[in-house]
Amino acid sequence: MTKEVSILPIQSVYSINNHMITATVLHEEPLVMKFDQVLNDEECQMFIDSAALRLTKSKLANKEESQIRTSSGMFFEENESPLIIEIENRISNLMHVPISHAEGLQVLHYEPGQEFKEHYDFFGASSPSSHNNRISTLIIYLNEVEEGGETTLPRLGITMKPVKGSAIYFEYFYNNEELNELTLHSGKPVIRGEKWVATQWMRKQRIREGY
Ligand SMILES: O=C(O)CCC(=O)C(=O)O
Ligand SMILES: [Fe+2]
Repeated sequence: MTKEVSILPIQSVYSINNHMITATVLHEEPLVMKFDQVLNDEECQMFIDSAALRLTKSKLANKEESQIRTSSGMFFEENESPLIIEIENRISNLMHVPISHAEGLQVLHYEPGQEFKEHYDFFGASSPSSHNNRISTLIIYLNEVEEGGETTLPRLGITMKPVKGSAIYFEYFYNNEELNELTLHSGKPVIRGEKWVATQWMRKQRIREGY
């Protein structure tokens, strides 16, 4: 099989505006990477604090829980604050996709027993969103989970334990659909403690105006 081109050039360190992010390749095709120190402690806390207020509301408004995802979540507005802008820029540089292709950052909160069952992040061919489909994902861990809450890619044998400020990255914009389907993944149930993540999904084409 011929080698396909990945979106991300593989490096062991990415330097973004003097912010150094170290990287480990977990799998090459499809490309799966672990990044360390994507966010510092203060940035993680900012995400948790500002998301927490809004999660409470969305929980009340949406009592019906999804079968696949039992955590609660919220999206930040694009360009919502100077700190969100700085972090969105860092993420866009790291993922090598222009910020105009970035969805709003999503924060998820899991309590014990809550999980995100196996799924793909890209949309199926019958979904209206598939004409401008997602191409890559960055999941940033915002806290340490006492037990459980690992992200797994079962078809690649990858299990990632949440470490505050670190992230898992994978991409699924390959011509060979079989490679894309290897990115099936899940967030395992939290057993003890709680779990906070921020997820960035990138699209193939622009979805933001004004850039
Ligand atoms: O929480 C996790 O580990 C997985 C999150 C996830 O799959 C997503 O946000 O798309
Ligand atoms: Fe996902």
